Amino acid sequence: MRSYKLQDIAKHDSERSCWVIIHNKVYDVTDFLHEHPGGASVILKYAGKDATLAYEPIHPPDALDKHLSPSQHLGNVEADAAQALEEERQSRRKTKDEIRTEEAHKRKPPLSRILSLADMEKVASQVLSHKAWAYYSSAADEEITHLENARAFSRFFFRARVMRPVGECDPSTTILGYQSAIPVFVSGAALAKLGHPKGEVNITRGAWKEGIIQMVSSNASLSYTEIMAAAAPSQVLFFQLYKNKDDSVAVERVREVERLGYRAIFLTVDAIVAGNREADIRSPWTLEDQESGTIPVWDENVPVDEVNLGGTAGALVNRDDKDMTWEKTIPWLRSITKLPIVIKGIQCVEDAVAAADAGVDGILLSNHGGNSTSMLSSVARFNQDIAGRQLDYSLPPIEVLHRIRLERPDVFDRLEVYIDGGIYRGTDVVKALCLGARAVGLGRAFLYAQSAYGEAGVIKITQLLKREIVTAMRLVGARNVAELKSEMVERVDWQPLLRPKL
Ligand code: HEM
Ligand SMILES: Cc1cc2nc3c(=O)[nH]c(=O)nc-3n(C[C@H](O)[C@H](O)[C@H](O)COP(=O)(O)O)c2cc1C
Repeated sequence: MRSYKLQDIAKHDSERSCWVIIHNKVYDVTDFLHEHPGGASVILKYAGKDATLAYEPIHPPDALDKHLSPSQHLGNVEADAAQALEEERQSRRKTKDEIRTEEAHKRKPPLSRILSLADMEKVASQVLSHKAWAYYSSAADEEITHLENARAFSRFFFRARVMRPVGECDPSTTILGYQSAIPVFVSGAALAKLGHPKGEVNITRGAWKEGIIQMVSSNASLSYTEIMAAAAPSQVLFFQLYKNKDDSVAVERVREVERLGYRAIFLTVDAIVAGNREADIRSPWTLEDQESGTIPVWDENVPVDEVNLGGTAGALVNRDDKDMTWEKTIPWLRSITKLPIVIKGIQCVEDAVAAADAGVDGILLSNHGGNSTSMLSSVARFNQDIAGRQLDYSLPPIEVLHRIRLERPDVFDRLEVYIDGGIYRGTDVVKALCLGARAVGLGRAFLYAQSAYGEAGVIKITQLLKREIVTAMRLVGARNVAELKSEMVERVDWQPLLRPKL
């Protein structure tokens, strides 16, 4: 394989010929520039230069092998050049945002002081980079659904039963036949490495230690192989599928994860286009302004449409299938895999019924994390960090679950029903189970926990949830999940919405 001098690589610094260095390897990305999901301009910033630091937190290591042809892999940098690059990376001046996050990491509290998922989120908001926080916490438009997902739980009250023997209380369940220590799983969320260098693997290891199941995102920042390699031999991992518009590419992805041993496919159907998440879109500008100390002003010569309104989220879904249907896509998926299929992103009773009619194994009622508001101050909330990530004004999943219970309870006998979005407390989990959910997923909470404390953070929030779930089960009068019944929960309309109160 050829070796290159830095001066030679530096000559390829334009759209006409663009080479970049990643981990001391040299790539010709000229033809790839306009296929790059993140856009050509972000790569062009590194044309002729080392792009490792920009590439590393966002891309799984196998992205280059999967997306560039062998002829685009040119070779290595020369040995002394590799040394020089390493020194350059080490001596690089840190950005203001990097200095801020390093300081915040030094000051974060011991885990023993984290009493709730809200406490964990607060630490994450302090230690995460601006970009990561914007990407993780942002949601669509006015972020109403994001807020309502969590607040909707406050319309549901318990009708607790007393004088029942609850000395022994077992919160375990099965999900698609696999054991889970509590009725909680990790909902697949992209780009865990943005928050912590070990990324998704923190969740894999923590989930194993606490006996819960992780769903791995199609847009994970580690390769599906690396994540599976970090799993214990008998550990169960599910896979969240974004279906590529090209069926053959989608088949390859499904085959890959099946071969690797993932045990179920959660097909996401609510993110065929990216929601409008302004905090995410705005983030690079905020950082540029912060670094440069200047704020750009209007220039009449700049054309009106010269803005990338996709943000990180937009780039991640722009190759996905926008024409999926019950009639075409489900039989197609069934024909290429024997794995159980769950539809992720059901938002109304009619589609829950359609999924049951289509014969899938489960549905995840979800609007992609109209996350509960971040539990920070309400002022912060209305400034940026609440929000449903996709369709604002999509119904909160707990409301959809309640409607299925009232209007089509037969659905619960035909497939497993799960919900995610805005779950912060054991009581939220128990309410969902009373109404018929088999288990609930959490997305941001696991991203935040692993960002702040790595694997230990994942263990911590799972333990907190377990404690809260067991407490709530005992207090409503249930010894196990089978004893949680819809009669134990009442939906009220006299209660002004309480959550979030912080
Ligand atoms: C060949 C060298 C590559 C370089 C230098 C590069 C660099 C970058 C940069 C700098 C960003 C934007 C980060 C930001 O907004 O802060 C980005 C985003 C992205 N890249 Fe690449 N990339 C490369 C290859 C690839 C490949 C092979 C793929 C796989 C298809 C890929 C997929 C993506 C995606 C999905 C995003 C959007 C995520 C985001 O904006 O945060 N990139 N890339
Ligand atoms: C930062 C982030 C990334 C996400 N990435 C994906 C993804 O790649 N695929 C997917 O199906 N859902 C994704 N989701 C949605 C989650 O799977 C889940 O539905 C949502 O986070 C649940 O809401 P919660 O964050 O309030 O728990 C993402 C959510 C967040 C917050």
